[in-house]
Amino acid sequence: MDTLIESIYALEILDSRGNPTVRVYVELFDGTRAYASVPSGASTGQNEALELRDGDERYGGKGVQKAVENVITTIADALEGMDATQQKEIDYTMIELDGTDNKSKLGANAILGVSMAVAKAAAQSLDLPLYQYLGGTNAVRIPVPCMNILNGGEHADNSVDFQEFMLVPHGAPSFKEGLRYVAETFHILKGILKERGLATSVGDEGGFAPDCESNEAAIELIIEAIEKAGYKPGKDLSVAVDNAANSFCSNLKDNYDLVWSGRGKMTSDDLIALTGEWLDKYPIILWEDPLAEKDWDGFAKFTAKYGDRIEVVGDDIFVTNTKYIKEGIEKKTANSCLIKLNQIGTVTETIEAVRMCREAGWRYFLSHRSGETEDTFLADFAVAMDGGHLKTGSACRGERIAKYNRLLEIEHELAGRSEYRWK
Ligand SMILES: C=C(OP(=O)(O)O)C(=O)O
Ligand SMILES: [Mg+2]
Repeated sequence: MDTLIESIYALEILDSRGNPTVRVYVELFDGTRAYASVPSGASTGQNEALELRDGDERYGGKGVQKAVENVITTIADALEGMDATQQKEIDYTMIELDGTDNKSKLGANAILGVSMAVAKAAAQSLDLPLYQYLGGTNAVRIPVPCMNILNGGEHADNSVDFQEFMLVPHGAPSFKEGLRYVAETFHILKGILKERGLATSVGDEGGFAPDCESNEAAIELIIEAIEKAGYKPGKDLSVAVDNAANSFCSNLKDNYDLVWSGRGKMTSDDLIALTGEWLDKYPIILWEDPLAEKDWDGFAKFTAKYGDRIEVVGDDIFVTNTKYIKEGIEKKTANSCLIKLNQIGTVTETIEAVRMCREAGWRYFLSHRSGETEDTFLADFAVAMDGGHLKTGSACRGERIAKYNRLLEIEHELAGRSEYRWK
């Protein structure tokens, strides 16, 4: 059969932070060649699938030669000759081959690289765009681009505690227009920062990383930029926040410490109350990881209080893993789950996580990682999953723009058949 895998190969390449990552090449017997590159997070959840790193003197221990070796030897030996269109069978063969709960034997970076490259090769061989191969003929919804505009926490060296502030152009009529709204606002914010003598340098995902007087000052700058760009906050554009609260929570579940801004220690209840103040003042539509991954009770309280007003997204707490998402659904911990392919390590398991959210009436928020490559798999995947919204960084970094540009291309290709809506 034409779609049988002839060979699998891998290389160590660099990601957007200049750290090594895995790229996998898959060749089919019909001559199709495809490759995929694996992203990498900085503010990671404890239960994420393991990214195998060499730990030797190269790249300060961050090399991925072992993961590359695992692709070229163990994984290639097992998968060569299998049918690339049988994604589930291929992914579960790798899961069994690895045999651990967190893919620590072969490395989630090795496994995911193969999983994505196989999907791309199969789509190419069948002459289908990747979004249609993975999502079917009704995959026509282009996600609302939640563009990162201001960075803090572990993604920047500034005085803002919350990791990500995103612009959400839910009032735009199309993806193309939504992207214009957020890119224009990004440039306006740059002008405002310059006027105020604040830094216009950017964080890992390309959002600005100024030293603000407080976290409130950061969101107020963004709202000012929305207005100055000629848009109505809350109507055309709203704001999404990712606290990535793990990054300011020490061992005790209640012990939050907003060190970067100097705001100091807060309990879980304090943070929940602060959110309420923000929701009354600012046009916030989505809040991700408002509390740390250990704070399941706090998360449930937060959701009970604000879940009917905003989308409450769990990232580090669920790590795209159906085991934790199921628990979250049962305990009403959130009403949405962040979806990151490399947190779980295969395309199939990521689709299973999305399906679980969908069946529970939860939303799901497709996401890049802070360490990315120019690979556009995520853009097609977001359309295939019909998720409605995605975050993939700012308007000024190539590895992020690659995804936005691919989405522009998909919308154009669908010529009038595409959909764009927040809900
Ligand atoms: C994208 C994120 O950052 P990272 O990739 O560092 O986990 C996030 O926390 O949502
Ligand atoms: Mg997050």
